[in-house]
Amino acid sequence: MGEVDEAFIQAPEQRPNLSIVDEAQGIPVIDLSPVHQHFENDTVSDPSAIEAVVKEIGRACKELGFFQAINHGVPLNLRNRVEDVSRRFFSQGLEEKKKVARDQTSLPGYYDSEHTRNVRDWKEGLDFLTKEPTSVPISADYDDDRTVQWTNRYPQNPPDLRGAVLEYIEEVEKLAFKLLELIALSLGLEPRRFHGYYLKDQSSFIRFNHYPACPWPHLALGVGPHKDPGALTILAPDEVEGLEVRRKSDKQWIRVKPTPQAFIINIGEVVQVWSNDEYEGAEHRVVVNSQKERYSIPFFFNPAHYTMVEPMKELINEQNPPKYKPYNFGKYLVKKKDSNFEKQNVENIQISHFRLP
Ligand SMILES: O=C(O)CCC(=O)C(=O)O
Ligand SMILES: [Fe+2]
Repeated sequence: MGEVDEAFIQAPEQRPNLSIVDEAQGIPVIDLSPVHQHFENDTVSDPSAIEAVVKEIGRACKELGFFQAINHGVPLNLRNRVEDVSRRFFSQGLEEKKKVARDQTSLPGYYDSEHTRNVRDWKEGLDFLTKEPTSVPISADYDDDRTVQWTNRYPQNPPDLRGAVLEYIEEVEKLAFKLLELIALSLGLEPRRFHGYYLKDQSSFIRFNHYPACPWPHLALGVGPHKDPGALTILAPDEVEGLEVRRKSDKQWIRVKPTPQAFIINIGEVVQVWSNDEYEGAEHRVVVNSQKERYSIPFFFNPAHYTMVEPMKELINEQNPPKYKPYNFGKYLVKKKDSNFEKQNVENIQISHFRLP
């Protein structure tokens, strides 16, 4: 086993307490079947018919920023297929996986050294853009308005990976657009209020995560505490526990117990800003396990890179002035990506940096 590599060691206050696991409250499970029944021409046909679901979503977004979705419409056999290709990809030797290694300038591809808030994560990953190519700013510098196109790196092995990923993206994206409507409705907005930030371009991506069993689960984390930068995340976890959410009311870390076949949905920083803090992107992390490896597949639903993210006009007034200044989503994403690659001596970019005094 050897000595633990210090790049993985979390500061004492960030280390997980593995002896106290709080699953008590759990994460709400929301049944989306009424939504599919009242959906026509790519929109909710009768918002009043799904009022109860919208309320449940609103409550979950407000209280925790997390919920689980059942009857979500994504075929189970498709999910099983992507989970299977992900496992087969990671089971290969490092040399094979590194054939699709990502480079420092772009996001897609394989990597085994990501950092969250300057500590190395105990995991390896493989990322795919959902739109190809995806335009993004060449640099996080606001004075540089050049863009660059990122393209995917599909591995040759397993040979059925690409087909499964493409089909999965198509189905999960349909769910993502529905969730975007439900979130808009829950805030009292027009159902398609956020669609314009996605319809022409997006910077969404899906990620295969593999957390190998870790001999030092009390010192390291699979992913350190963070909020997801996009609007929302649709996560397919496997049956091994590990994801923890920090509950707002008492700041305790709550272990998510995955419901079979459900997706775990969380809102990200973009919805936090759009809602002017009515909803807050929940902080979460992944705890590792000395016995079992774990796999997960998040889909990050991110707006077009040129989106200026700011509180919705309908939600602000004199009593509730904007809490954030507008920021460019692509610049934010690029800055986050740069800091995730290597340890830096400054605090990583956070949404709080755009908060108005
Ligand atoms: O693996 C998980 O459960 C969550 C991973 C995660 O939070 C992320 O990749 O952003
Ligand atoms: Fe995350």
